[in-house]
Amino acid sequence: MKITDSVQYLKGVGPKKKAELARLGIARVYDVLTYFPRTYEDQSALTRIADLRPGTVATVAGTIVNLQEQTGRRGLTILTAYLNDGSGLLQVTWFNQKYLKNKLKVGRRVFVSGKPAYAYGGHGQFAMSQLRYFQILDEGEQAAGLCGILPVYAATERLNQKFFRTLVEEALEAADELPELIPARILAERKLMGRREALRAVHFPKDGEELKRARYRLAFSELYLIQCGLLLIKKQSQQTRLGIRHQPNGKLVAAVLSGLPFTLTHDQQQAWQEICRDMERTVPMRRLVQGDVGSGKTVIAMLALVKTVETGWQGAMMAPTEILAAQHYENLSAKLAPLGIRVGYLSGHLTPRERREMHEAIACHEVDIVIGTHALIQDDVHFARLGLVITDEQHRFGIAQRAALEKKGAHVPDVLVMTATPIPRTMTLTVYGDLDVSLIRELPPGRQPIRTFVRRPDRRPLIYQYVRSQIEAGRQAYVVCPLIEMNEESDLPSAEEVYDELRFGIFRGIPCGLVHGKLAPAEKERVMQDFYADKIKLLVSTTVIEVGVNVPNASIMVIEHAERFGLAQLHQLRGRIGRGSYASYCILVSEGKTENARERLRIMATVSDGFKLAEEDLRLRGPGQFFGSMQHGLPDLKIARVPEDIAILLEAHRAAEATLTSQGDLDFIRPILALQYKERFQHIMEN
Ligand SMILES: Nc1ncnc2c1ncn2[C@@H]1O[C@H](COP(=O)(O)OP(=O)(O)OP(=O)(O)O)[C@@H](O)[C@H]1O
Repeated sequence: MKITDSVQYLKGVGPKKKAELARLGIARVYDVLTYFPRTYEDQSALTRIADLRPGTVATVAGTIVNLQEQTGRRGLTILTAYLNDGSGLLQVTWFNQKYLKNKLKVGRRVFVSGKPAYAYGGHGQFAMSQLRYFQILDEGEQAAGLCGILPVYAATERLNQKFFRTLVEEALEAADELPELIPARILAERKLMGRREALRAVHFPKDGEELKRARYRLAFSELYLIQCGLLLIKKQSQQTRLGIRHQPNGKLVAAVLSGLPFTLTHDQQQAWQEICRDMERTVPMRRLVQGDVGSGKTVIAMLALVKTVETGWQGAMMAPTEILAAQHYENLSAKLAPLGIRVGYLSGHLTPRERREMHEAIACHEVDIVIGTHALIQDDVHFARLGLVITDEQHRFGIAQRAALEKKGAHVPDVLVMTATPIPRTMTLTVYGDLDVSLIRELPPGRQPIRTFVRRPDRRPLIYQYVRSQIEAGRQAYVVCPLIEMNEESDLPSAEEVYDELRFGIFRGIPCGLVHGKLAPAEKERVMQDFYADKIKLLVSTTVIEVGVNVPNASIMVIEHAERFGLAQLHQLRGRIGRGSYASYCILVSEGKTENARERLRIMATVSDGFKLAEEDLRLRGPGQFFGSMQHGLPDLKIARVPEDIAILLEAHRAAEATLTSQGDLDFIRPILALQYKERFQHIMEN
C-alpha cells in the first residue's frame, strides 16, 4: 500500500465508507494520516462521579446501569442513561438522537464529558446533557481497561471512533515511505521529532509529553513550509522582477508636505521613510501600512502617489467602497490639482462615455493619479506608465485582485497596501508574509479618546436627547443600524425606520440624512456631500460608512443593536468619530442577550486600541472567523492553530528565514513546496 493510494485499499473501507470518508475530505491514505485527532481523552484525567462539581466541565467513565426512553412534546425523543463508576450515579440525557438507541446498552462502558448540574428528581446525584464529548467504549477496551491517551476524531454517525482508530493504525503502516519535510540541519538544531514518528505519536501518543512534542513538530513543519513559501515568493519577485526606481523626493513632495496643516506624527514619518526607501530602490516595493482607524494613513498614501507622479509615473489607488473612493478623490484633487497634478476618478457608476474618456486619459497619461473602486481592475483599463498601486483595506479585495491591479502596466509597479484592520503582528506573518510591514500605532496629537458606553434599548430617549444636545452645540452625529429596510422576518428596526422615527420625532427641525448600500449612487453621494458640508447634522446609516469616512466634526455615534456587529467592525464604525479635536462618544445600544455578546460589548467599552481589540477578537472568535473574507490565498492549517501556536509560528518564521540563506536547505525545500503547496500558493505565486 502506498501513501497516495485510495482509502479503499484500507481494510474495512467499502464503497459506502469511501463515499462517507470523501465527504470529510479523506480520499487517499495520506489524508487519513493527516486527519488529526480533534481532541484526546486522557484516562488519568477522569473525574469520579462523587467528585463532580456543578458547572465544572469534567470527563467521567462509567457503566450504564439503567436506560430510559421517553417521547416528549412534538415527538422529541429523550434518552436517559444512568452511569455508575463505583463512586456514584450520573444521569446523562440525550435529546433527539435516536440512532443512539441501539448503541447504548445496559452494561456498556461509556465516556462522557460535559458540565454537570445537580440532578432534579431521578436517581443520580448529578446530571449532564449537551455533552461536549461522548464515546461508547468498545468491547475490547472494556475488557482490557483503558490506559494512556486515546485519540478522538471528528467522527460521524456512520464512521465512529473505533473505525477511525483502526483506519489510522492501518494507514500508519504506509507512513514509512513518507519523506522528511524539514532539512536535517533544522531538525537537529531544534531537536524536532522526525515526521513519521510524529505522525504516529500524534495519533497514538504514549504519554502527554510525547503528544506535545509530536504536535509541536507537525505544527512547526506546517507553518515552516508556508513561511518558506511566502519568503521565497518575496525573494523571487525581488530578484526576477525589475521595478521602478523612483527619484529622491523633489519639489512636489516638498510642496505637499509643507502644505499640510499639521506635522507628521513620529509613526507617520517612519512609515513614510520606509516607503521612500522602498520606492527609490529598483526592487518593487511590496509594503503593508497598518494603522489604527484615524491614525492618518491617507496622508501617507497621498505622499506616495505624489512621489510616483514626480518621477513621471502614474499612481492608482483602489478603495473598497464608492463612498470612500469619492472621498479620497475629493480630498486628493483639492490638494493636488493646485500643484498641477491631474487626478481622475473611475467607478462603475460613471456613464459609458465618462468611463471611456477616463480610460483614454489613463492610457494616454493625461491623468497622473486615478482613484477608483473595483472598476480600476477591469480588463479594459490600461495605464500608460503605472508606477504605484495603492489598495486600501486590502482584505476586502484579496490577493488575486491586488495582483490584477499590479499587472496593469508594462513595468512592475510598486505596491502599497493600507489596512485599518489591525492584525496582531504575528498574524501578519501568516497572512502577509510576502509583504513588509509599516506600523502607525500613534494617533495624531490633540485627539480626545472616544468614550464608549453600553446602554439598554429602554434608555434610547435619554441617549437621543443627549445626541440632540451635542448637535445643538455644533457637532454632527451618526446613527448606525444593522439593516437597511423593514424586514418582516426580523424584529430589528431598520435604518429606514429609525430614520423616520428620529427625524419626525426627537430630531424634528434638525437636518437628518439616510445613507445605505441600496441607494442610487448619486443619492448616496449627495447625502454624503451634505454631511461633509455640515448641512446634514444627523446621519442614519448602515455599515456603508464603516471604512474611511472622515468627518472630523462628527463626535457622537449611536450603534443600534450593537451585538449584531463583530469587534473589528464596531471598532471601524467607532473610528468615524473622534477624528477631530472634540470629545467624542460612542453609545452601543444592546440588550446583550448572550454572554458572548455582553463580553464583546464590555471589551469595546474598555479597550480603545485597535491592536489590542484585534487580539481580543481573535481570542473570542478564533482565527477562522476572524479572517473570514481575509483568507484568500492563505492555506488552510491542518494542525497548527493561530493564534494559540504563535510561539511556534515565530520559530517557524525564523527557521524559514535561515533556510532562505542556505543553498542546501533551499534545494531541499523547493521540490517539497512545489509538490505540497503548488496549488495553494498559486494565487500568490502569480503575483
Ligand atoms: N499628523 C497628523 N496630525 C494631525 N492630524 C492628522 C495627522 N495625520 C492625519 N491627520 C488628520 O486625521 C484625520 C484622519 O486621517 P486619515 O483619514 O488619513 O486616517 P486613516 O488612518 O486613513 O483613517 P481610517 O482608517 O479611518 O480610514 C484626518 O482628518 C487627517 O487630516
